[in-house]
Amino acid sequence: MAATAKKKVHVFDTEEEVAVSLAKYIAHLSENFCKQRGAFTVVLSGGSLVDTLRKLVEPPYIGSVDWSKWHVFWLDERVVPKNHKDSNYKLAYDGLLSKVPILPRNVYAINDALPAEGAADDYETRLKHLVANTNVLEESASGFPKFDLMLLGMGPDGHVASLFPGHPLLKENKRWVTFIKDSPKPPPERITFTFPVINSSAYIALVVTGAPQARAVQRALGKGHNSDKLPVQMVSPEGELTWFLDRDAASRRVKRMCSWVSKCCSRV
Ligand SMILES: O=C1O[C@H](COP(=O)(O)O)[C@@H](O)[C@H](O)[C@H]1O
Repeated sequence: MAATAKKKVHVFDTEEEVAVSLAKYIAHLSENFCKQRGAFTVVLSGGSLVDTLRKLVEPPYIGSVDWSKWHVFWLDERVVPKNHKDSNYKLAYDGLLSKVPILPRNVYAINDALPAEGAADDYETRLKHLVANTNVLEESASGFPKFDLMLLGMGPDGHVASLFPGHPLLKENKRWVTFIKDSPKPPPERITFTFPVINSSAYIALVVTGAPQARAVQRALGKGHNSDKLPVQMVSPEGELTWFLDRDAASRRVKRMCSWVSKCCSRV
């Protein structure tokens, strides 16, 4: 597994402040990558993340971001039609893609006509084609695709993408995209990027808001060592990892710090 080059943790008072800061962060990376190499590859999660992207479709970003250079991918997708309420594509389309001028040919949705295994194979083949035949997607030193930015959410159980605690898929180290038919969170059939792909990214933003996530955040950012790592603890990119937390998600972490500070102060 790749060593983390850099890790930053930002804690904001509210989810609204997370949304504001996240938009600024994404717009800044977009500008740099578009200038440097004429393209920006962005990988979206589903879930609450998409709503937290809402500031991107407002001024100034809606007008200043070079959307024509964006290439959009999915970290994971549910095996349902694209117009189904559980579809991560639909979520992103409604919240982001329908509101900005990203070119339809630069939106790489999963083929919803295929069953789970076929959809994973198909997505992997399309990524391999992009790496081999275009300048859109780069290759990391380890031979996996290197996306410019992955936007990760995290479930209360510490899952990221469709990689769930204790599941054998956590150990997958050859495939780029794989499938799951027994997801503990419905719907059960999904396809997902694997950890080697996630960890080949240039930048990862881990966006976590809300109190139900606090325990997993505490475990991921605390000093304790557990032999069985949560999926979120396996996020360790070659590039830079930035956590965006609101006060609720960071609450257990902050409480521990506060009780440590008050113990120290009472000794003085
Ligand atoms: O099922 C999924 O869950 C995670 C976390 O979602 P959240 O609503 O708790 O933020 C999400 O990142 C993933 O893409 C999705 O398929």
